[in-house]
Amino acid sequence: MPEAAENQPRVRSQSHEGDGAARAAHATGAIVFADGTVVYGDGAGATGVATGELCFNTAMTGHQEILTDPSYAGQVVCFTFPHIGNVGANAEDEEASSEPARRAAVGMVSRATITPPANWRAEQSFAEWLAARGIIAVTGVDTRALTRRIREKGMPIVAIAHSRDGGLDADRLAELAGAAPAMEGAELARAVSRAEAGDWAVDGWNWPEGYAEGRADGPLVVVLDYGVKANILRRLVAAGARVRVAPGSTSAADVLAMKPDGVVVSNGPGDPAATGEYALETIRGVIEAGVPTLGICLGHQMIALALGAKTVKMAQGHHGANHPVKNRETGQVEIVSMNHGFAVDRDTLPADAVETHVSLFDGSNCGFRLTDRPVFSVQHHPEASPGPQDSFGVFDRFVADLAKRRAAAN
Ligand SMILES: N[C@@H](CCC(=O)O)C(=O)O
Repeated sequence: MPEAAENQPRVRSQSHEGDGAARAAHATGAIVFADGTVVYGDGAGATGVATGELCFNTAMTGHQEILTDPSYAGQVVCFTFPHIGNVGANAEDEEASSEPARRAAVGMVSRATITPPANWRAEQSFAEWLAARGIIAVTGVDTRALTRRIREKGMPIVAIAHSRDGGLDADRLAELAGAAPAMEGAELARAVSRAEAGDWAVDGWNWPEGYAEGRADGPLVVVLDYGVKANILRRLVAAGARVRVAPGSTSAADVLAMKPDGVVVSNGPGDPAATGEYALETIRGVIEAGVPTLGICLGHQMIALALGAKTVKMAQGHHGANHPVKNRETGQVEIVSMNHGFAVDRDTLPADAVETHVSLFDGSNCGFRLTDRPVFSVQHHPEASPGPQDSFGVFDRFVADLAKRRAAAN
């Protein structure tokens, strides 16, 4: 095939090649765009219809962690890795850290039919787990074509549907996709934040024991929860912190009343610019009080906004477990976990901010620190889950600095 033709984005379900109309009538799964594009496949997981922003994720493993990451609320994840399900699902690989945070990804798309588990940690097949979790899946899809379309045209809002009897109404699904809200302007963090503050004591996962309890005497870190991933909390505990998680709506006065040694502004779904003044006021109050503050992903974006900077919507976003990020201060490159569709506009950062990290994929901002206050933040996910653990040091450095400050103050 000539090179030019090969490079054209083609959206078509490979499993239904050649007999379009007949297969369309019997297909049990579909992904439908507002412009009427229909990708038929085989329904799996939960039945029904959901709408959301379609993104692609390049991780080869950790699919349960991805789909339970609350930052994926309102999104449908197309996995570029073809085979899903070998590891199955288990209760430990859960990234929602509270009941509301279980409203994470609404849909999943894969190339191959979901395979039965072949892993000693599996407690359930991935297909059963998807159904129990209410996640609609469509398999047998040409995920490369979908990914190419996202790369060319950005992340679309789609309807994803699974009906065991077929009979999917593509026109109605296209209407639903057209009527669904855009991700830009979407305020999604409130719905996945816990309602009550609470302590978190679970340490990191270690083979072969699994999770342990943390120590009780470290510096106190208050985490502002906009849908915080469990492994952020576990890595803070593993770094030696006592962790208290507070709803994202907590006021600065209430955070300061907890007498934190440090504050973490969490990851979370939706558009940071729409997340709300309530959050920015709290973040500003904490920073102005001089409390050391670390931001992660949405938290990074929210800290930037609180300091007067701007965020922008990215065309295709970063979603994967293999992204190179360069630390501009040390020259070191870390391979990191990524999940974001918005980015901080570096040109709008305040004068006292130094850009510390950049993406080596597209040069976008991946971190900054303030020169006159103990504030630093990163766009990537140093907690991994899934992904390489190159950036665990972010937690170790943060908590060690808090311990040093506490010792100096006493
Ligand atoms: N929702 C934000 C942040 C994601 C996160 O915190 O993981 C984005 O897509 O850019």
